[in-house]
Amino acid sequence: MDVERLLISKVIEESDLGPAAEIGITKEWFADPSSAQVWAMITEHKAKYGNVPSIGAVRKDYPTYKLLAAEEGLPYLVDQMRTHRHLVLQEAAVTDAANLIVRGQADRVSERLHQVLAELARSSAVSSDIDLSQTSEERLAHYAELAKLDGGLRGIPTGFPAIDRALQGSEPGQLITLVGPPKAGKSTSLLLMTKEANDSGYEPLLVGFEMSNREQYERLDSIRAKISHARLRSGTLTPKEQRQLERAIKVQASLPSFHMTQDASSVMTLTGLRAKIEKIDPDIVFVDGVYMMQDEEGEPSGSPQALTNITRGLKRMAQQIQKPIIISTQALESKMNGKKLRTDSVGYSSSFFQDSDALIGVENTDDPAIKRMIILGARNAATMETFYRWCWDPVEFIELEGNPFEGEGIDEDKAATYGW
Ligand SMILES: Nc1ncnc2c1ncn2[C@@H]1O[C@H](COP(=O)(O)OP(=O)(O)OP(=O)(O)O)[C@@H](O)[C@H]1O
Repeated sequence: MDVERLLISKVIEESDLGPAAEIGITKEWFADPSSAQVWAMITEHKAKYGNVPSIGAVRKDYPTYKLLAAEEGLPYLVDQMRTHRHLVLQEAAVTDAANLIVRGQADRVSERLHQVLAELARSSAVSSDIDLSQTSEERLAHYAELAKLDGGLRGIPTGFPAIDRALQGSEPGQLITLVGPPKAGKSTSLLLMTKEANDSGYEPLLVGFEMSNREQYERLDSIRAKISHARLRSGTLTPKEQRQLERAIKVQASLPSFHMTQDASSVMTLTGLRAKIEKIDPDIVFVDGVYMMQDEEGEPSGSPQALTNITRGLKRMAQQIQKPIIISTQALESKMNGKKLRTDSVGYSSSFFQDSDALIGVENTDDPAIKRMIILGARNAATMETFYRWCWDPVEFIELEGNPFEGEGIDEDKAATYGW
């Protein structure tokens, strides 16, 4: 059965592209080059004129392309096309894997196989249409579940109280972006959020492109132990701090898994990252320094187009894996208004703003110990600002009440110790 030709014939006969468009059939799905060309013509025609071209219009452009009489209905043919696509993808991946082994590159086989699994998951995605007139019970049950939260968060907490109140934690399918100029505290904020997820009973995966695993866990251990980060690094802890450190490490061991990876070369691309996530299966994913990732479509690393592809891909990935993804990236100081962040300060690409469910800025202030955090934009929350005092010796992060640079400054009694 020539599924490709049958599908094209049926789409033209019924003048209906809907079911095929819903599962995202593109010209790349067609093995036969002439069918691929006709498919491209049909989709372009639909985009331009709003309807599927007639047989006459197709014959005019492709006089030798043979259309068939398809007895089966469109949904059946679309399903067959999907199965056909899966077989093509699997065959290509197995052939590539065999070639890699022959060429002595067996270490790349699992990467290639994971790539095809990701592609299969993408083309298996079912759309989630609902008819509100038919889902009253379901929706009431959903709201009853929300009422049980009793003021608690809907999603996984970030640990930053004001941010959590505004965003209600991070939920499956969300992409949350932390942005800031160099050395503003993006990596630390992301680490604090990872720790908070872990402390709340979740298994996080922290992927870092900038810091080594050792740098990350030294920070984490000093935070958890509330000891001097500098003395921990130089091996000069006091006996009391040493005891605190040992206790903190014991606490960490009693928590759910905390996965950390700096295995940069294998997760530099979206496919590599997805493979890592599928292997570890964490509850929430954190990616530090997304602007250093490589685009799989060949755009130069760090270019606006590469970053657009990467943020689009990350948002789609969050939705497909149904887990929250929280990322950090760099803001362009040249695009900052004085010291203040704006939504277009996000380094190199506006797609961070467009694709993120929430864009959170981290910036330095005139006081080196005080950081400003701002919700620059969020799908379900208003913009707001909040201030934190960061202390590294001993490590402590405190959310401040109000704006310490206005009025009478910081009210120490009102400053709440953040998170730990
Ligand atoms: N042990 C420490 N003592 C004092 N300050 C520290 C210590 N460790 C980190 N810092 C400060 O924290 C800030 C860096 O934090 P962080 O790495 O989170 O920032 P970043 O925005 O991720 O940086 P980058 O631009 O490198 O990505 C710097 O201002 C640094 O001086």
